[in-house]
Amino acid sequence: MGVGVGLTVLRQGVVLGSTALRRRLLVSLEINNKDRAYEWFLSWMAHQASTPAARSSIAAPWTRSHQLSVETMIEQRKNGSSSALFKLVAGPGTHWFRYEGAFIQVKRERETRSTQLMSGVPWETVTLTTLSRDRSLFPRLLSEARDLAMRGQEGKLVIHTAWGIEWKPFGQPRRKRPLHSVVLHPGVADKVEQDVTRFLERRQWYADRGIPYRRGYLLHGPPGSGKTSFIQALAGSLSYDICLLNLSERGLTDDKLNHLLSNAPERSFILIEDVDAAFNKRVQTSEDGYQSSVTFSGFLNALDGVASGEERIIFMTTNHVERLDPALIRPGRVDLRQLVNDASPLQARTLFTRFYGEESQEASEGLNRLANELEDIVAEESGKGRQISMAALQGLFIRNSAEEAIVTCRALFMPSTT
Ligand SMILES: Nc1ncnc2c1ncn2[C@@H]1O[C@H](COP(=O)(O)OP(=O)(O)OP(=O)(O)O)[C@@H](O)[C@H]1O
Repeated sequence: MGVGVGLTVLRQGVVLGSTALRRRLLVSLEINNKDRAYEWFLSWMAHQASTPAARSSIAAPWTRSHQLSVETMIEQRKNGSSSALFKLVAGPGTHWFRYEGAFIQVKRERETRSTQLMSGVPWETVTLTTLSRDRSLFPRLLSEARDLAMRGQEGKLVIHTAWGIEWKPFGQPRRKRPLHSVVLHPGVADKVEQDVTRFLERRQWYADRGIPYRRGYLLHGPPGSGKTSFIQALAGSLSYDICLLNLSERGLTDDKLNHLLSNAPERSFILIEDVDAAFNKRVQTSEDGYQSSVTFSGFLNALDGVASGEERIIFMTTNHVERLDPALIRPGRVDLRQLVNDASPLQARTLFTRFYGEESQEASEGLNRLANELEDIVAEESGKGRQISMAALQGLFIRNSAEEAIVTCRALFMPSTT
């Protein structure tokens, strides 16, 4: 009996001792999948293992682990085609790696009983554990992970969508579209761009006068005239992200909307498309008749953003400006209103020459003649009250040779709506 008691005391002593030792000697860092660092860290781990240059600073025995997860990414190539890439990341379980000479244990755990309310994604944590004396490695490691993630986004446009009350990147960052590739009526692009840049330069001016630092833009015009493309290209050229807001989304309430608009990621445009469709006679109805719980007055309040002192740039688009409630487009909510119309003769010509280019002097003369012809057709049809959208012209140019495009384009003109 004495031996039994002695062994029990010894065992307890060992457990307590090892816990105390762990506390004194080890340090842990927990990263939750609610935090942006979560994705950064897992991607960083995967990158270290797959890149020979990076492997010198890290030994990654975790790649021999039996618990791996796969993340599939769609990569867009320069020629516009895309392919699926598979990235192997550390799966749920315990893994080890060495970073700058120190051993680090990574424990990835997934909560199986509860999921995130809005997205249905399970809660997850990764816990990094290392010796106390190496605690300074954590900030370094996280900064490296963040810098790697940021490098991956350089030159790219990130689109965020709302997940419950949070914004999350939607898909992979896209290649930025050059601003000049969206061909608008002369002066239109410059006018909007200059307004945005002037606004961005006047933060202090707004602060000094106690005016909320926000600006609203409304681009209106027929479908396929380049409103969305222009906003995305402008965001890209200013290195801003886009936060795409769908007012008809189920479950969106006034409170959530207010929270979303007040907590958009830094350096981002909030884009609300087809704003006329969302509020029809001040009641919001989706196509299947579902009525969202965002009220018109809730939307106006959220736009005003009384609670927020942060920079806020909101772009709205519509095909039917005449259907919008005057309260929505009053100055302060919409500060700049711009018509983006169907193709003018000059726009059609510019898009045409962008598509077919000029290979030789001889070809360029032929092209010039065809471009003149296209300009004449657009002017002539417009005299008869018929227009062609830039999107229709783009489709025509993609499918046909320059000559065929000129011969067949007349069939695509539609009665003007503006
Ligand atoms: N002005 C333009 N210059 C170059 N391409 C254009 C232009 N307008 C439209 N396009 C092309 O047409 C397609 C549709 O354009 P986009 O979605 O920007 O139009 P939109 O005005 O936002 O349409 P909607 O009102 O239906 O949302 C895109 O692929 C874009 O490249």
